[in-house]
Amino acid sequence: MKKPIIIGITGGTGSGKSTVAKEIYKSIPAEKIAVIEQDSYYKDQSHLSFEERTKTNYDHPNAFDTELLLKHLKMLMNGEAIDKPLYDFEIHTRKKETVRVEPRDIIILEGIMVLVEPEIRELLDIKLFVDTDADVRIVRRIQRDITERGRTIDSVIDQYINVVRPMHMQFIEPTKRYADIIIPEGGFNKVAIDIMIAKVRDIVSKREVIE
Ligand SMILES: Nc1ncnc2c1ncn2[C@@H]1O[C@H](COP(=O)(O)OP(=O)(O)O)[C@@H](O)[C@H]1O
Ligand SMILES: Nc1ccn([C@@H]2O[C@H](COP(=O)(O)O)[C@@H](O)[C@H]2O)c(=O)n1
Repeated sequence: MKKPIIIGITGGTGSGKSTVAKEIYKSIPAEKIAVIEQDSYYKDQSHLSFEERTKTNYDHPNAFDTELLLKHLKMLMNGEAIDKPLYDFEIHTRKKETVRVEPRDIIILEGIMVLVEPEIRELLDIKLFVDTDADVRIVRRIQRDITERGRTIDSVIDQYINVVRPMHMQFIEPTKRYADIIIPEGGFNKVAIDIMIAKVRDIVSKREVIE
């Protein structure tokens, strides 16, 4: 098998990263593409109490098990399947189950810090930064964290002001400079997504001719 093309999609929380990833995924036959969420590689915290886990800074590079993510990316590049961890945002730690991901021609790696670590960045063939204004992102985050991640409005606002925002300015915003393409307004930017889909389809069809 040829080395897969790895597409990194980053941007702030609520920018539309997973929506962009989903749109690209849906447009390519499932046996050709896989999505890896960096969120799945938040460190396991099952040894800590729930109270202690709520104090973790989840917007710092150290919150991620980058070693395991790198190992898994390299396995996929070598044509080996991985058992991707699953993360539970309600209890701030990994689930017991994992999910098997087979090697594919196209791997999408999506997450807030995929351009932060040089070792990960170097593995990416195409780097996208989804650029959405902070006011829009916080509104989306409030809605999502309350409905899907078991949070209260006060906890989301407190975490955003004290941790998410300053960490975004320190770690995420500066990685825009590494992006090949900056997509304004995230998930429903049809023109940008169609251009990406055309590019990915082109890569897939050229591989089919070569194989
Ligand atoms: N361009 C957009 N316009 C309106 N809503 C959007 C847009 N892009 C994404 N969303 C919505 O915003 C929320 C967060 O998007 P998501 O892709 O999960 O962000 P991220 O993965 O960057 O945190 C989702 O409910 C999604 O449907
Ligand atoms: N236990 C956790 C783990 C992470 N977060 C927040 O998730 C954000 C990243 O995910 P997106 O889907 O929004 O990109 C990040 O900003 C962390 O603050 C959390 O709240 N709890």
